[in-house]
Amino acid sequence: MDQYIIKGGNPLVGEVEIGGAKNAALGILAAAIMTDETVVIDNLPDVQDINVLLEAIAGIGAKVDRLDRHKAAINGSMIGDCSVDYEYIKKIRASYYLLGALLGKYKRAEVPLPGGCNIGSRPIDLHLKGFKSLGAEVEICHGSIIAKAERLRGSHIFLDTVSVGATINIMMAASMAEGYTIIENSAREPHVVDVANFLNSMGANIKGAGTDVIRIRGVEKLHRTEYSIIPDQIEAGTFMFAAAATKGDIMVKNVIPKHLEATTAKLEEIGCEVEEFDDAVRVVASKRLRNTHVKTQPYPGYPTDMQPQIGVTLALASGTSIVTESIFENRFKYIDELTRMGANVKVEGNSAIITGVEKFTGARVSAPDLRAGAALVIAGLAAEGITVVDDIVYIQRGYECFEEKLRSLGAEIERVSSEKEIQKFKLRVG
Ligand SMILES: CC(=O)N[C@H]1[C@@H](OP(=O)(O)OP(=O)(O)OC[C@H]2O[C@@H](n3ccc(=O)[nH]c3=O)[C@H](O)[C@@H]2O)O[C@H](CO)[C@@H](O)[C@@H]1O
Ligand SMILES: C=C(OP(=O)(O)O)C(=O)O
Repeated sequence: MDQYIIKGGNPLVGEVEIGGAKNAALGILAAAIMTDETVVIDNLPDVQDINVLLEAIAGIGAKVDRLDRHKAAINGSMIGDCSVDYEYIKKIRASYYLLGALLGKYKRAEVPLPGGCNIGSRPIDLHLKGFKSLGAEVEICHGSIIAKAERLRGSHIFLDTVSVGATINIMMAASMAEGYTIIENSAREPHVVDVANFLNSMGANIKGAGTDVIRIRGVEKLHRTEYSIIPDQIEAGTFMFAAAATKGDIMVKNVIPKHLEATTAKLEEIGCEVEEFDDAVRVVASKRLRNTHVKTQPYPGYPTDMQPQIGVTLALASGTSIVTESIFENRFKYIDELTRMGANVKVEGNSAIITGVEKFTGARVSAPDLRAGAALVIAGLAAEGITVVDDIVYIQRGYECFEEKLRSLGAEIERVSSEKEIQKFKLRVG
């Protein structure tokens, strides 16, 4: 398995281009099969999760043409089989979007229970509750969810917990149900809005996406469209914290600053300067970072997918900070690794109590999941000496050209796959 080897200590300085949002793209690709006409999707990130979902879509008979690295044409007219192979599904979480898409279009879907990052127990009861409320029969059989309906009928659905996945999945199925659906307590994340906008561009009738009540008038058919995915707010936020932790100065380009407000607010609280432009933000780090407290929340609150990145940065700030994780119970696995780099952190329940240290020292650490992995890379970039991050396969799920982008900002980082290459890097950097 590949590793990153990093010689830390360089402030990251320069410009970086952000790609399309993985978590929007996953919903949009699944929704693309809901018409028999050809859909063209642009600004797709070239990351593992997207490539796996494209394979899964091709696996059920859809025609997938990669027009270029970030653009694909999908035609769902030849789908013959509504059952998705476990081989693809075990690798990604968002495979569950094929349930809503297939159920909406064909009134039948069979999808194995999803994989994805092990960041908590991750039930999908709310997705299934929504499908049932639309009139589907849902059962779990031999590890797969089987949902079927003679007809889907619009319904009034209340989500007990704010869930991105359940909101998107129900929205897709309800788009092709008969009549009117209301989803209450829906998630408001930018990627929910992007999937709704995409469906509307295919002829769906969805109103209220971005608020906590989404209203959907079902339509019989969806049609062709061309659509470009929004920028990835989590990739952008990761580079913003990389600037802060390495005491750098990064212009993060191709972003929607509004989507980054929670991240920007926290960076300003800890003493960084954040300058907003139309489609860019510049983060100039403070030489002395201050402590703060943060609690993860659904959008527009501080995102759970940005929790490890702020955790690592606060471990280098003065004073004591408290980071509370309120969405997933298992998102502090990076703390043990960070402690090995010299951080002073104690986890109590769903909070990490972080006492800032002057510096980290490089160590061999392992990425426990996607965002924690990216955060450990940031820690390595800020540390004195050499850090090796193992299990970077998680990072590749969601960051395109991560090491290339970091190198263009002055980082000394390489992707290696053997102890020999690690030794070579160490000899080279001295
Ligand atoms: C592919 C994708 O977009 N993944 C994102 C999505 O995951 P995902 O859609 O899986 O996360 P949810 O928003 O559904 O989860 C939010 C909370 O609701 C709970 N829950 C969820 C569904 C359900 O049926 N029952 C239930 O209890 C979860 O355990 C969690 O505590 O949103 C998360 C929260 O922003 C992000 O961390 C993930 O990166
Ligand atoms: C946790 C994430 O993804 P997933 O829900 O696909 O595991 C993420 O993008 O940070």
